[in-house]
Amino acid sequence: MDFEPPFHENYKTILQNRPDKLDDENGGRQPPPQLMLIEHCELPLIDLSHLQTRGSSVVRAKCKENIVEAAQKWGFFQILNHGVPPEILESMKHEQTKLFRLPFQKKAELSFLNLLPSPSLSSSLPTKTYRWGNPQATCLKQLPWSEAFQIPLASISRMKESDNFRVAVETYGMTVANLAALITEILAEGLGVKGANYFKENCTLSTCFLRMNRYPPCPLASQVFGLMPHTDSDFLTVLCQDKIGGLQLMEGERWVSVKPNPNALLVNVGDLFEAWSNGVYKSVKHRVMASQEVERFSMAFFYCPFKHTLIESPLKPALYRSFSFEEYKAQVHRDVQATGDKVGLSRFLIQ
Ligand SMILES: O=C(O)CCC(=O)C(=O)O
Ligand SMILES: [Fe+2]
Repeated sequence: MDFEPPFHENYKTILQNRPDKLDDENGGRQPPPQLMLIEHCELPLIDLSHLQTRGSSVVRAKCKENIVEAAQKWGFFQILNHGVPPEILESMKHEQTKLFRLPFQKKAELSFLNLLPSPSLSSSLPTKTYRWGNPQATCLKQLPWSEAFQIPLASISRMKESDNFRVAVETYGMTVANLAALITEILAEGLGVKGANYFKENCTLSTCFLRMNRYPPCPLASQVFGLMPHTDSDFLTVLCQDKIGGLQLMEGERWVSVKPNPNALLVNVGDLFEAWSNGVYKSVKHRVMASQEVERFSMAFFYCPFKHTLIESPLKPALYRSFSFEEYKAQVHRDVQATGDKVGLSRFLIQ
């Protein structure tokens, strides 16, 4: 299994310390008691075929209303009949598995995939394509049991690996970018602002990212996260997950787990949209639990703007001061370096 990242060797000290010793009162990875309640939730399931123009306008309006309501109440929803053809999804899943099955040494090579982002489009911060674990982790709760490829779609044409991979990513990216454009347009309309063009003008395929995640089986699954609690730093995320499950989101004071639906894609509001909507749409914290027995795959498409795009809500009085996407990412980066955690939008609140 030379494809597995060397978690055991690299994080020997952390893993050898008995997990129960690492956990303090509330501690280690255990959240405070009031946050421990885990329940299954049925996220809103929205059938996008109801948006089709040949349908009745009442049905269309209701469907849009459901999207708007879900983004306000949950920040997360599932979509059916989303228009991404099954063969495109299948070929992406196939390419994703092939990619993660490459020898670890190959995946970790700096030049692998030749995916350095274009400086005019992406943030000037260094973004490594392949990530696994957390080199700064000092305890189990800081160690995500996962590996990921973060692929800036701006650089796929420069990708020197297999044509099949490039074509799959390009086709999937284009289809999902259109889907994200449609949903953001509906959400902008739901705010009653003439902002529909804002997203089309500021987000193109080449400003978006695709993150392919793999969560290997983890012997200490009950002590370790697959992915730490976080919010996404984009406008909107479209997630394709397999049938294993493990994603949880925060609803009020509790974590609820999302039951995978094999026919649905998952959509969630990111920080930029929460700011742009003046807090109407919610960028909700989520995390992934590790599994002891099975590996899990997911693919997150991040709908992002150009680095100089200004995020300023058309709704007034503004809750957040305006900022550029680049500024936001730089702040997140600084906070993560300094504290190990992202502070996020609250940094930009107008007092
Ligand atoms: O794997 C998942 O279900 C979620 C992934 C995620 O939240 C992310 O990549 O930002
Ligand atoms: Fe996420």
